[in-house]
Amino acid sequence: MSHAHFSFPLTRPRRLRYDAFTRDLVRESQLTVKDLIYPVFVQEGQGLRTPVPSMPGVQRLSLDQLLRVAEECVALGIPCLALFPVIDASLKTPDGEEAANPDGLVPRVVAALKQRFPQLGVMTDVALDPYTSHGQDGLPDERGYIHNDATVQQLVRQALVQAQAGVDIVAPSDMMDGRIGAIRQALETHGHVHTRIMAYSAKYASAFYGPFRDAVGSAANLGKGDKKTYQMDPANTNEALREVALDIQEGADMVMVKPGMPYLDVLWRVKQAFEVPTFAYQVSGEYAMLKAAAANGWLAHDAVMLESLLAFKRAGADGVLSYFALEAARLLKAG
Ligand SMILES: NCc1[nH]cc(CCC(=O)O)c1CC(=O)O
Ligand SMILES: [Mg+2]
Repeated sequence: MSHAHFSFPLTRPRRLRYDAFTRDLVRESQLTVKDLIYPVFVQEGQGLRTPVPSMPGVQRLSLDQLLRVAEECVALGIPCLALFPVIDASLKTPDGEEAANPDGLVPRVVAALKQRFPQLGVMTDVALDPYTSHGQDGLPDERGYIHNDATVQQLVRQALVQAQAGVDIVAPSDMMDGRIGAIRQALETHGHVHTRIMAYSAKYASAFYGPFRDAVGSAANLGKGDKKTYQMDPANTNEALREVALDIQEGADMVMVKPGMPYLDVLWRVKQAFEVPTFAYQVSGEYAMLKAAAANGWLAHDAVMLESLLAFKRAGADGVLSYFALEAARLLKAG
């Protein structure tokens, strides 16, 4: 019997996986240091690096320590930091007034970072939850319902204070309606025409934020409360497109989907539909679960870290906020 009678495959996709150089040549997505935004927790004090137990490797840093981390970020080529404050319990109030204090922790840290490392991007969270005694991202009425428009007014004041301190990007993470438009208008009116807005446009009411709430100390204040009347229902994606459309229309420069890995379908649809700069947030719970599995020897740490970050690029992200940013950048640099 001659070989000609067998029908071998004419197309062999495995040829392009035959050796490393061919795989390099045909690779469709690439993760680089320039895709990474590093979220950091900052606290008052000096010489402090307080570990966050549910986020191994993550610490609440005082400014002097943060400056050292920032220096390494610059050296590695990480383009941007995202600041999250740990606010002293004595400063927390029902209306989160400390959020608009021009001499507060965040404006001081922003000013110090921009003075020392002007080339390093700094992004701030526009949200009241680290500042409120109830741990919600807004102002509750008598029934505990978060008042939209009154909250937006507070967020506008907070964003202006951050812009005044010299922040590059303000990132409203509250999910109030109309806040992007209100913040954009206020920034323009006050001459902050270069301040970029990265909108947490499709932010879900997710259980993956647990470790973050431990880190900023809002978990205890929030108690049994949830954020389902403003953050999105995890069941919805058409709604995510409507949210993103509104934020773009209101003046967002960049949009975000959050959490990350469980919402890659949303990320993909948003990027396909709008083709604007789109970011994903690999949140604290995603970080915690990979760290925990790696600590148990159940997953290979570096491999799953890079694979999870690459997945965001494949799904259309222009960049990723990730607590792995520093470790990933070190690996990518080592090459
Ligand atoms: N508005 C606050 C905020 N900004 C970022 C996160 C979560 C980030 C993470 O889990 O890593 C949260 C928590 C929340 O909405 O309750
Ligand atoms: Mg919205």
